[in-house]
Amino acid sequence: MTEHDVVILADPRGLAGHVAERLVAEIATAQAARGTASVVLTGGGMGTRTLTAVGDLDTSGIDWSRVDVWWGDERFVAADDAERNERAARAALLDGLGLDPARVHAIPAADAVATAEDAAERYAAELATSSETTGSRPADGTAVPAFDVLLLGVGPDAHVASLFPELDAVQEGRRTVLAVHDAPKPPPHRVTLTLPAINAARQVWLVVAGADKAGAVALAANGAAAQQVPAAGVQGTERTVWFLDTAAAARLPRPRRDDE
Ligand SMILES: O=C(O)[C@H](O)[C@@H](O)[C@H](O)[C@H](O)COP(=O)(O)O
Repeated sequence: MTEHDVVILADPRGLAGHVAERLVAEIATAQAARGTASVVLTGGGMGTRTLTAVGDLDTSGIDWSRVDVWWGDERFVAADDAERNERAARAALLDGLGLDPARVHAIPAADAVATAEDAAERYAAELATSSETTGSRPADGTAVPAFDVLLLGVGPDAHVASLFPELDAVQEGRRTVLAVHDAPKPPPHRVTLTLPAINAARQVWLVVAGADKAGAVALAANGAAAQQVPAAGVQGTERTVWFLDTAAAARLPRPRRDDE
């Protein structure tokens, strides 16, 4: 972790509620500044829980038809497969929001394209087109929009999106989206944003709960290399925030609870 904020809540429920409130506020701020907002979603327990918590809030200050929704990674399975991150996000929140379907940018499913490589190529093209049409390309020229908020979960092995320790994808420095075929966590076939694409976001938020993540969080805080600890390699161009529950923060040097 380089320059970063750490926010610690008591438990997963409080964590999801807090991140949801901040997300709603950031979307409103982005829309006030630029007319639109873009959010990158993550799968996993905390990602889905956060979306459910957004659904419990008053979001009348947001024009949902002017929010672009992307995904940081996707399992390469059929569109209606219960493993699919898009499906979980739709059920938790998206289907009830009145989003513009043209602004919901799902990663192509296994019944829409032949291979995960095809899905990655198509998604990269969609990201590039969006960055051009919206004029929101990040300063380093990476061919993705400068996302307002990019959410990530972290695995016990410190993976983020589908960037797993010691696999080639975490080293990618040029392409924005890759197919992954050897994910150690099932399902093995996936499509993921790369570190350059993730790090184009204005804000990167890592949302992490549970004692099984405490080691990964501590390694990232101690400045481990991204190759071994992918979570250590992510950062927003404006802000990086680690949202933790007390269990995930247990091995940080000076734990502090923000709701005390
Ligand atoms: O694609 C996957 O297999 C999961 O989405 C995974 O990447 C998840 O985001 C993290 O393991 C954190 O998960 P939790 O939030 O459930 O701890």
